[in-house]
Amino acid sequence: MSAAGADLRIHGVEAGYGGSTVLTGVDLHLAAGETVALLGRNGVGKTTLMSTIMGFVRTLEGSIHVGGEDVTSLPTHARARVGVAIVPQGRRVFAPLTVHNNLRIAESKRSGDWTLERVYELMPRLRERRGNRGDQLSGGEQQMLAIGRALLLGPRVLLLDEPSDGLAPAIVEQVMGIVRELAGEGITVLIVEQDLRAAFSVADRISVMEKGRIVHESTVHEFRSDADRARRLLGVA
Ligand SMILES: Nc1ncnc2c1ncn2[C@@H]1O[C@H](COP(=O)(O)OP(=O)(O)OP(=O)(O)O)[C@@H](O)[C@H]1O
Repeated sequence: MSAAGADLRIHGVEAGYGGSTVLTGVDLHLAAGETVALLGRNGVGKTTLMSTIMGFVRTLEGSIHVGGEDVTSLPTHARARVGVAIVPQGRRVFAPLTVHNNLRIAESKRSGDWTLERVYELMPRLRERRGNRGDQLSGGEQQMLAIGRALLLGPRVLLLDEPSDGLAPAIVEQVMGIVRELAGEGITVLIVEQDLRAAFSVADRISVMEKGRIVHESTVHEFRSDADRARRLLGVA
């Protein structure tokens, strides 16, 4: 078993780039082991929130706590030690390295009880492709590799930024199956997803962002029962 998930508590967070504030006061709480899908139109700040949780973007106001520990001012590597890992948008695997070597680099920084063997067990496809270079992988395989790398860091909170992006529906289903397994292990998961069907298939709850803040929170069931609200918030049918 990996270490249990930690709760993630974001309070009044403001952040942005240079002179422009993107997050205007984000309040978001994930209980340990919970999976929350963060939804919202393009450009509302979802990726910026992920980057702020990781410490890539500085928090100007407010606080971020992971498992009760205040990480607001910690650098990224220290947040990773507390147990936050991200599978970034675009996956960012090391293209010239094989699958195995991509994973071994992550393993050398390993802090939890995930092993390379366990990653291969969860995603046998990666074992089959272990000798392939990062740029010789399909989009789905790259996504699995990015997830594998994040797992080797031993996350208690896992951030996934649009994991379905550019993947065929059958592959999206596979990736979501992996996410469900991780949630089943007790890892806390925050997932940004444009593919609503995928989001609904993994999440316990939905949080919707608009203009840099959370404007709606509900269970998946409740969210799906009000199509008008979903259309108003997300611009989808
Ligand atoms: N590195 C950056 N430097 C300056 N501005 C940025 C940067 N990254 C994002 N922005 C701006 O911040 C705002 C929020 O972008 P962000 O990527 O967080 O939105 P998003 O909700 O994730 O959108 P999408 O669904 O399109 O990925 C946008 O106005 C964007 O142009």
